[in-house]
Amino acid sequence: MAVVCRNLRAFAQKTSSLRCTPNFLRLYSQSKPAPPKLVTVDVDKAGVATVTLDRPPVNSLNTGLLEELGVAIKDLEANKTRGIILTSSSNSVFSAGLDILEMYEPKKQNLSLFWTTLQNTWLSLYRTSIPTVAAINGHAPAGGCLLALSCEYRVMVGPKFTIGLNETQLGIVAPQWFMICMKDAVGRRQAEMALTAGKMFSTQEALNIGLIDKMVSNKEEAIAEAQKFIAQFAKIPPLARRMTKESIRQEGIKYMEENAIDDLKAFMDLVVQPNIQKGLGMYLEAMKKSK
Ligand SMILES: CC/C=C\C/C=C\C/C=C\CC/C=C/CC(=O)SCCNC(=O)CCNC(=O)[C@H](O)C(C)(C)COP(=O)(O)OP(=O)(O)OC[C@H]1O[C@@H](n2cnc3c(N)ncnc32)[C@H](O)[C@@H]1OP(=O)(O)O
Repeated sequence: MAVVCRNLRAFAQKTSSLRCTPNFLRLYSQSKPAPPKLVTVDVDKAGVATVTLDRPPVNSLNTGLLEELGVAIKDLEANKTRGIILTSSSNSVFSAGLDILEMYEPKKQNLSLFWTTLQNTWLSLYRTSIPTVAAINGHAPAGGCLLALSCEYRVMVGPKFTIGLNETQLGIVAPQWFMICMKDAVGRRQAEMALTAGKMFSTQEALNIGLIDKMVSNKEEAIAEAQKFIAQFAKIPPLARRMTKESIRQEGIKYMEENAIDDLKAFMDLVVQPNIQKGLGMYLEAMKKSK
Protein backbone atom coordinates (compact mmCIF):
# COMPACT_ATOMS: atom_id res chain seq x y z
CA MET A 1 0.00 0.00 0.00
CA ALA A 2 2.89 2.34 0.79
CA VAL A 3 4.22 1.87 -2.75
CA VAL A 4 0.76 2.39 -4.27
CA CYS A 5 0.30 5.53 -2.22
CA ARG A 6 3.69 6.79 -3.28
CA ASN A 7 2.93 6.15 -6.93
CA LEU A 8 -0.44 7.80 -6.59
CA ARG A 9 1.06 10.79 -4.84
CA ALA A 10 3.60 11.10 -7.67
CA PHE A 11 0.75 10.87 -10.17
CA ALA A 12 -1.27 13.43 -8.23
CA GLN A 13 1.72 15.78 -8.30
CA LYS A 14 1.74 15.54 -12.07
CA THR A 15 -1.95 16.43 -12.21
CA SER A 16 -2.36 19.52 -10.09
CA SER A 17 -6.11 19.12 -9.48
CA LEU A 18 -5.85 15.69 -7.85
CA ARG A 19 -4.99 15.07 -4.21
CA CYS A 20 -3.98 11.86 -2.42
CA THR A 21 -7.07 11.73 -0.19
CA PRO A 22 -8.43 8.36 1.03
CA ASN A 23 -11.45 8.68 -1.29
CA PHE A 24 -9.27 9.49 -4.23
CA LEU A 25 -6.99 6.55 -3.41
CA ARG A 26 -9.92 4.14 -3.12
CA LEU A 27 -11.58 5.30 -6.34
CA TYR A 28 -8.34 5.46 -8.25
CA SER A 29 -6.96 2.10 -7.14
CA GLN A 30 -10.25 0.44 -8.16
CA SER A 31 -10.45 1.97 -11.59
CA LYS A 32 -6.98 2.61 -13.04
CA PRO A 33 -3.68 0.77 -13.40
CA ALA A 34 -0.73 2.20 -11.48
CA PRO A 35 1.11 4.99 -13.33
CA PRO A 36 4.41 3.95 -14.91
CA LYS A 37 7.43 4.01 -12.64
CA LEU A 38 9.91 6.80 -13.26
CA VAL A 39 12.83 4.97 -11.68
CA THR A 40 13.51 1.25 -12.02
CA VAL A 41 15.81 -0.82 -9.83
CA ASP A 42 17.52 -4.09 -10.80
CA VAL A 43 19.75 -5.87 -8.33
CA ASP A 44 22.24 -8.36 -9.83
CA LYS A 45 23.65 -11.56 -8.30
CA ALA A 46 26.54 -9.64 -6.75
CA GLY A 47 24.07 -7.40 -4.91
CA VAL A 48 24.78 -4.35 -7.09
CA ALA A 49 21.74 -2.27 -8.04
CA THR A 50 21.29 -0.56 -11.36
CA VAL A 51 18.99 2.39 -10.78
CA THR A 52 17.60 3.64 -14.08
CA LEU A 53 15.99 7.04 -14.60
CA ASP A 54 13.05 6.36 -16.86
CA ARG A 55 11.09 9.50 -17.58
CA PRO A 56 11.06 9.98 -21.36
CA PRO A 57 11.91 11.90 -23.34
CA VAL A 58 14.81 13.49 -21.40
CA ASN A 59 14.56 12.41 -17.73
CA SER A 60 13.86 15.96 -16.59
CA LEU A 61 13.75 15.87 -12.82
CA ASN A 62 10.23 16.50 -11.58
CA THR A 63 8.97 15.93 -8.03
CA GLY A 64 7.71 12.43 -8.84
CA LEU A 65 11.01 11.21 -10.28
CA LEU A 66 13.03 12.77 -7.48
CA GLU A 67 10.80 11.24 -4.84
CA GLU A 68 11.05 7.78 -6.43
CA LEU A 69 14.82 8.11 -6.64
CA GLY A 70 15.01 9.09 -2.96
CA VAL A 71 12.83 6.14 -1.93
CA ALA A 72 14.91 3.76 -4.08
CA ILE A 73 18.12 4.85 -2.34
CA LYS A 74 16.57 4.40 1.11
CA ASP A 75 15.23 0.94 0.16
CA LEU A 76 18.63 -0.11 -1.18
CA GLU A 77 20.28 1.09 2.03
CA ALA A 78 17.82 -0.96 4.08
CA ASN A 79 18.62 -4.02 1.93
CA LYS A 80 22.37 -3.59 2.36
CA THR A 81 22.98 -3.32 -1.37
CA ARG A 82 26.66 -3.59 -2.39
CA GLY A 83 26.61 -0.72 -4.87
CA ILE A 84 24.41 1.65 -6.86
CA ILE A 85 24.87 2.34 -10.56
CA LEU A 86 22.82 5.34 -11.64
CA THR A 87 21.97 5.43 -15.33
CA SER A 88 19.27 6.35 -17.84
CA SER A 89 16.83 4.47 -20.04
CA SER A 90 17.45 6.95 -22.86
CA ASN A 91 20.30 6.40 -25.28
CA SER A 92 21.05 10.11 -25.69
CA VAL A 93 20.17 11.87 -22.42
CA PHE A 94 21.27 10.95 -18.91
CA SER A 95 19.09 13.72 -17.48
CA ALA A 96 18.13 17.17 -18.80
CA GLY A 97 18.27 18.54 -15.26
CA LEU A 98 15.44 20.08 -13.32
CA ASP A 99 12.05 19.95 -14.98
CA ILE A 100 11.45 23.52 -16.04
CA LEU A 101 7.71 22.91 -16.01
CA GLU A 102 7.93 22.48 -12.21
CA MET A 103 9.24 26.05 -12.00
CA TYR A 104 7.10 27.73 -14.65
CA GLU A 105 3.89 29.33 -13.36
CA PRO A 106 4.03 27.13 -10.25
CA LYS A 107 1.64 26.79 -7.33
CA LYS A 108 3.54 27.80 -4.19
CA GLN A 109 2.93 24.47 -2.45
CA ASN A 110 4.08 22.44 -5.45
CA LEU A 111 7.20 24.55 -5.85
CA SER A 112 8.13 24.06 -2.22
CA LEU A 113 7.57 20.30 -2.44
CA PHE A 114 9.65 20.17 -5.61
CA TRP A 115 12.66 21.89 -4.06
CA THR A 116 12.57 20.05 -0.73
CA THR A 117 12.31 16.74 -2.60
CA LEU A 118 15.35 17.74 -4.65
CA GLN A 119 17.27 18.69 -1.49
CA ASN A 120 16.37 15.46 0.32
CA THR A 121 17.04 13.15 -2.60
CA TRP A 122 20.32 14.88 -3.33
CA LEU A 123 21.43 14.48 0.28
CA SER A 124 20.42 10.80 0.29
CA LEU A 125 22.47 10.15 -2.84
CA TYR A 126 25.43 12.31 -1.81
CA ARG A 127 25.87 10.81 1.65
CA THR A 128 24.75 7.20 1.20
CA SER A 129 27.23 4.71 2.60
CA ILE A 130 26.66 2.52 -0.48
CA PRO A 131 29.32 2.93 -3.20
CA THR A 132 27.76 4.96 -6.02
CA VAL A 133 28.67 5.26 -9.70
CA ALA A 134 27.04 7.32 -12.44
CA ALA A 135 26.99 5.50 -15.78
CA ILE A 136 26.36 8.61 -17.86
CA ASN A 137 24.95 7.38 -21.15
CA GLY A 138 23.91 10.73 -22.63
CA HIS A 139 23.87 14.49 -22.09
CA ALA A 140 23.94 15.65 -18.48
CA PRO A 141 23.32 19.39 -18.18
CA ALA A 142 22.69 21.25 -14.88
CA GLY A 143 20.68 19.05 -12.48
CA GLY A 144 21.68 16.01 -14.57
CA CYS A 145 25.32 16.88 -13.93
CA LEU A 146 24.52 17.38 -10.23
CA LEU A 147 23.20 13.81 -9.95
CA ALA A 148 26.34 12.46 -11.61
CA LEU A 149 28.60 14.62 -9.43
CA SER A 150 26.90 13.30 -6.30
CA CYS A 151 28.12 9.78 -7.09
CA GLU A 152 31.62 8.62 -6.13
CA TYR A 153 32.72 7.71 -9.66
CA ARG A 154 31.62 8.79 -13.11
CA VAL A 155 31.89 6.73 -16.28
CA MET A 156 30.61 8.49 -19.39
CA VAL A 157 29.80 7.30 -22.87
CA GLY A 158 31.68 9.41 -25.41
CA PRO A 159 32.66 11.20 -27.41
CA LYS A 160 29.48 13.00 -28.48
CA PHE A 161 27.69 13.78 -25.20
CA THR A 162 28.10 16.83 -22.96
CA ILE A 163 28.07 17.46 -19.24
CA GLY A 164 28.28 20.52 -17.01
CA LEU A 165 26.68 23.02 -14.69
CA ASN A 166 25.46 25.52 -17.31
CA GLU A 167 23.32 27.67 -14.98
CA THR A 168 25.06 31.02 -15.68
CA GLN A 169 24.36 30.52 -19.39
CA LEU A 170 20.68 30.39 -18.44
CA GLY A 171 21.06 33.61 -16.42
CA ILE A 172 20.80 31.88 -13.03
CA VAL A 173 23.24 31.01 -10.27
CA ALA A 174 23.81 27.41 -9.32
CA PRO A 175 23.02 26.85 -5.62
CA GLN A 176 26.00 26.53 -3.24
CA TRP A 177 25.58 22.78 -2.90
CA PHE A 178 25.79 22.32 -6.69
CA MET A 179 29.06 24.27 -6.53
CA ILE A 180 30.40 22.16 -3.67
CA CYS A 181 29.80 19.02 -5.76
CA MET A 182 31.72 20.48 -8.67
CA LYS A 183 34.57 21.55 -6.37
CA ASP A 184 34.64 18.03 -4.88
CA ALA A 185 35.27 16.61 -8.34
CA VAL A 186 37.52 19.09 -10.12
CA GLY A 187 38.93 21.39 -7.41
CA ARG A 188 38.14 25.04 -6.69
CA ARG A 189 40.05 26.56 -9.65
CA GLN A 190 38.48 24.40 -12.37
CA ALA A 191 35.09 24.68 -10.67
CA GLU A 192 35.26 28.47 -10.72
CA MET A 193 36.15 28.51 -14.41
CA ALA A 194 33.47 25.94 -15.29
CA LEU A 195 30.70 27.58 -13.28
CA THR A 196 31.33 31.23 -14.13
CA ALA A 197 31.24 30.34 -17.83
CA GLY A 198 28.40 27.82 -17.42
CA LYS A 199 30.51 25.54 -19.57
CA MET A 200 29.15 22.35 -21.05
CA PHE A 201 32.08 19.96 -21.48
CA SER A 202 32.52 17.37 -24.19
CA THR A 203 33.22 13.91 -22.79
CA GLN A 204 36.94 14.26 -23.57
CA GLU A 205 37.11 17.73 -21.95
CA ALA A 206 35.28 16.42 -18.90
CA LEU A 207 37.82 13.59 -18.65
CA ASN A 208 40.70 16.05 -18.96
CA ILE A 209 39.61 18.12 -15.94
CA GLY A 210 38.46 15.16 -13.81
CA LEU A 211 34.75 15.93 -14.09
CA ILE A 212 34.38 12.32 -15.21
CA ASP A 213 36.72 9.46 -14.33
CA LYS A 214 36.47 7.30 -17.43
CA MET A 215 35.26 7.57 -21.01
CA VAL A 216 33.82 4.49 -22.69
CA SER A 217 32.11 3.88 -25.99
CA ASN A 218 28.77 2.41 -24.98
CA LYS A 219 26.42 1.80 -22.05
CA GLU A 220 27.46 -1.85 -21.57
CA GLU A 221 31.08 -0.78 -21.09
CA ALA A 222 29.94 1.95 -18.71
CA ILE A 223 28.07 -0.58 -16.58
CA ALA A 224 31.05 -2.98 -16.63
CA GLU A 225 33.41 -0.21 -15.46
CA ALA A 226 30.94 0.79 -12.77
CA GLN A 227 30.77 -2.82 -11.54
CA LYS A 228 34.58 -2.97 -11.46
CA PHE A 229 34.75 0.21 -9.36
CA ILE A 230 32.20 -1.14 -6.89
CA ALA A 231 33.86 -4.58 -6.67
CA GLN A 232 37.05 -3.09 -5.18
CA PHE A 233 35.14 -2.28 -1.97
CA ALA A 234 34.46 -5.96 -1.23
CA LYS A 235 37.81 -6.01 0.55
CA ILE A 236 37.40 -2.73 2.45
CA PRO A 237 35.88 -2.82 5.95
CA PRO A 238 32.46 -1.15 5.45
CA LEU A 239 32.49 0.94 8.63
CA ALA A 240 35.84 2.50 7.78
CA ARG A 241 34.59 3.17 4.24
CA ARG A 242 31.35 4.72 5.44
CA MET A 243 33.04 6.98 7.98
CA THR A 244 35.65 8.09 5.45
CA LYS A 245 33.01 8.95 2.86
CA GLU A 246 30.91 10.84 5.40
CA SER A 247 33.96 12.73 6.61
CA ILE A 248 35.32 13.66 3.20
CA ARG A 249 31.85 14.86 2.11
CA GLN A 250 31.32 16.84 5.32
CA GLU A 251 31.20 20.27 3.65
CA GLY A 252 28.24 19.39 1.41
CA ILE A 253 26.41 17.41 4.08
CA LYS A 254 26.81 20.14 6.69
CA TYR A 255 25.83 22.82 4.20
CA MET A 256 22.52 21.12 3.47
CA GLU A 257 21.81 20.21 7.09
CA GLU A 258 22.33 23.80 8.19
CA ASN A 259 20.95 25.73 5.22
CA ALA A 260 18.05 23.74 3.77
CA ILE A 261 15.42 26.26 4.89
CA ASP A 262 17.32 29.35 3.70
CA ASP A 263 18.12 27.57 0.45
CA LEU A 264 14.42 26.79 -0.05
CA LYS A 265 13.43 30.39 0.69
CA ALA A 266 16.03 31.77 -1.75
CA PHE A 267 14.78 29.41 -4.47
CA MET A 268 11.11 30.22 -3.85
CA ASP A 269 11.75 33.98 -3.84
CA LEU A 270 13.79 33.83 -7.02
CA VAL A 271 11.59 31.60 -9.13
CA VAL A 272 8.45 33.69 -8.76
CA GLN A 273 10.18 36.91 -9.88
CA PRO A 274 8.38 38.16 -13.03
CA ASN A 275 11.62 38.42 -15.02
CA ILE A 276 12.55 34.81 -14.13
CA GLN A 277 9.07 33.58 -15.07
CA LYS A 278 9.28 35.45 -18.35
CA GLY A 279 12.72 33.91 -18.98
CA LEU A 280 11.45 30.42 -18.24
CA GLY A 281 8.54 30.87 -20.63
CA MET A 282 10.89 32.05 -23.36
CA TYR A 283 13.28 29.17 -22.69
CA LEU A 284 10.49 26.61 -23.02
CA GLU A 285 9.31 28.27 -26.22
CA ALA A 286 12.88 28.29 -27.62
CA MET A 287 13.27 24.57 -26.88
CA LYS A 288 10.09 23.84 -28.80
CA LYS A 289 11.16 26.02 -31.76
CA SER A 290 14.65 24.47 -31.95
CA LYS A 291 13.11 21.13 -32.93
C1 LIG B 1 16.31 27.14 -16.90
C2 LIG B 1 16.12 27.41 -15.43
C3 LIG B 1 15.92 28.85 -15.25
C4 LIG B 1 15.47 29.46 -14.15
C5 LIG B 1 15.09 28.79 -12.89
C6 LIG B 1 14.89 29.85 -11.93
C7 LIG B 1 15.35 29.79 -10.74
C8 LIG B 1 15.95 28.58 -10.25
C9 LIG B 1 16.98 28.89 -9.25
C10 LIG B 1 17.86 27.99 -8.94
C11 LIG B 1 17.79 26.65 -9.55
C12 LIG B 1 19.04 26.47 -10.27
C13 LIG B 1 19.19 25.10 -10.76
C14 LIG B 1 18.87 24.76 -12.01
C15 LIG B 1 19.32 23.47 -12.47
C16 LIG B 1 18.62 22.93 -13.67
O1 LIG B 1 18.71 21.76 -13.85
S1 LIG B 1 17.72 23.94 -14.70
C17 LIG B 1 17.39 22.94 -16.11
C18 LIG B 1 18.49 23.12 -17.07
N1 LIG B 1 18.42 22.15 -18.15
C19 LIG B 1 18.62 22.49 -19.38
O2 LIG B 1 18.85 23.63 -19.70
C20 LIG B 1 18.54 21.38 -20.40
C21 LIG B 1 17.60 21.72 -21.48
N2 LIG B 1 17.46 20.62 -22.43
C22 LIG B 1 18.36 20.37 -23.38
O3 LIG B 1 19.41 20.99 -23.50
C23 LIG B 1 18.01 19.26 -24.34
O4 LIG B 1 16.67 18.94 -24.16
C24 LIG B 1 18.86 17.99 -24.18
C25 LIG B 1 20.29 18.24 -24.69
C26 LIG B 1 18.91 17.50 -22.74
C27 LIG B 1 18.24 16.86 -25.05
O5 LIG B 1 18.08 17.29 -26.36
P1 LIG B 1 17.09 16.53 -27.36
O6 LIG B 1 17.29 15.06 -27.24
O7 LIG B 1 17.26 17.16 -28.69
O8 LIG B 1 15.64 16.78 -26.78
P2 LIG B 1 14.75 18.11 -26.93
O9 LIG B 1 15.56 19.31 -26.65
O10 LIG B 1 14.04 18.04 -28.24
O11 LIG B 1 13.72 17.92 -25.73
C28 LIG B 1 12.66 16.97 -25.80
C29 LIG B 1 11.48 17.51 -24.99
O12 LIG B 1 11.89 17.65 -23.62
C30 LIG B 1 11.69 18.99 -23.18
N3 LIG B 1 12.72 19.34 -22.22
C31 LIG B 1 14.05 19.30 -22.39
N4 LIG B 1 14.68 19.65 -21.27
C32 LIG B 1 13.74 19.93 -20.36
C33 LIG B 1 13.77 20.35 -19.00
N5 LIG B 1 14.92 20.54 -18.33
N6 LIG B 1 12.58 20.53 -18.38
C34 LIG B 1 11.42 20.34 -19.01
N7 LIG B 1 11.33 19.95 -20.30
C35 LIG B 1 12.48 19.74 -20.96
C36 LIG B 1 11.76 19.81 -24.47
O13 LIG B 1 11.09 21.04 -24.31
C37 LIG B 1 11.06 18.90 -25.43
O14 LIG B 1 9.66 19.02 -25.17
P3 LIG B 1 8.55 18.87 -26.34
O15 LIG B 1 8.76 17.51 -26.92
O16 LIG B 1 8.86 19.97 -27.33
O17 LIG B 1 7.25 19.06 -25.65
